[in-house]
Amino acid sequence: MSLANVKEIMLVLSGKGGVGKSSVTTQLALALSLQGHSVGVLDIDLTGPSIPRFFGIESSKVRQAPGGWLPVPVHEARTISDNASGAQNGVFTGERQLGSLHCMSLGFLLGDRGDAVVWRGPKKTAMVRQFLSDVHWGSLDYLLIDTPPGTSDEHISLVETLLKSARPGQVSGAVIVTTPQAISISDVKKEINFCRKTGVNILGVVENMAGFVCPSCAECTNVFSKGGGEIMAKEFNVPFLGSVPIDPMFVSLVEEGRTPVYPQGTVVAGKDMTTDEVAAENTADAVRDSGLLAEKYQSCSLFPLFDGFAAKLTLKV
Ligand SMILES: Nc1ncnc2c1ncn2[C@@H]1O[C@H](COP(=O)(O)OP(=O)(O)OP(=O)(O)O)[C@@H](O)[C@H]1O
Ligand code: SF4
Repeated sequence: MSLANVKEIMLVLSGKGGVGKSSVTTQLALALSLQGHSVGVLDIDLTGPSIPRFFGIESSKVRQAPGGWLPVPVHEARTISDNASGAQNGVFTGERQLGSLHCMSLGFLLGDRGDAVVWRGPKKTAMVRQFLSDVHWGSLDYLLIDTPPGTSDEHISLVETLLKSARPGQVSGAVIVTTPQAISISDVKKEINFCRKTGVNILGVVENMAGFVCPSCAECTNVFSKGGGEIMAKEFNVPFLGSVPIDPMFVSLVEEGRTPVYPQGTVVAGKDMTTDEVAAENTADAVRDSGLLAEKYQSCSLFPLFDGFAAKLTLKV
């Protein structure tokens, strides 16, 4: 069975679309991989399979092996050297292991992206079943599953299908993504209730798009109000992983098909820098010297936040 050698499965859920669920999934996956774990990402958001775009591998093709599909590599495991700034900060010195990162998405199989939108429930459920049984993941530390937004019957049946495919305890829980607006928060409350009803553990809530950091003066403006995610997490007694502001650079990197990443070990601790300065510093030494493909992985101020969330999730703190 394709999930047999997967140690832990995490779901990424959101009560409504467009709150950044795919962004959180891909950034968490990259962070886990940069922490040395072997990671897979399964995109079962069949109405809008955007994960390949986030990894900059939209044009990749899925290869067929006997009895199933081979997930598309985002990068393979390898040893990377830490750069000078990482060493200076005492975060890492010497070499460390980058874990493999693979991805499977309906997006790779669709000739026409619009096809997925018109599918009815049973066809979607059948496709999810096939994704869960027919992808050769091999040995993975973590499989992150990007699920469709919402709490509709169809959504519930997809998640139930998934739970049935996993062995007991294999699904460690769900990361719930929200934005600070009241309407998004109320949708997430439904998602929390859904997790409770279906017995899915809640690993934590991420509040995305909480404020906008101006690239010119670094002033943070709370466009959609702030703190709702944390208040809700407290109210429901679930862990709050943290808030992520809007970074315009993140959007432009994704649009350009480049993957925003800020390698662990290159965080310039204790320095008050603007986004531009951080970007300049990263581009100048961190990304280039880290041994990652500079033209594919680009620095982004948001990455340290996701790196922190990934650490919390693996340590279960
Ligand atoms: N913190 C952020 N800063 C800047 N842009 C962001 C941030 N989070 C998400 N985005 C952008 O917002 C858009 C929507 O994000 P994303 O696709 O991750 O949402 P989603 O919840 O997965 O949407 P869907 O329901 O359509 O799958 C994308 O263009 C993404 O690049
Ligand atoms: S946040 Fe700062 S730089 Fe940006 S528009 Fe306002 S004052 Fe100008």
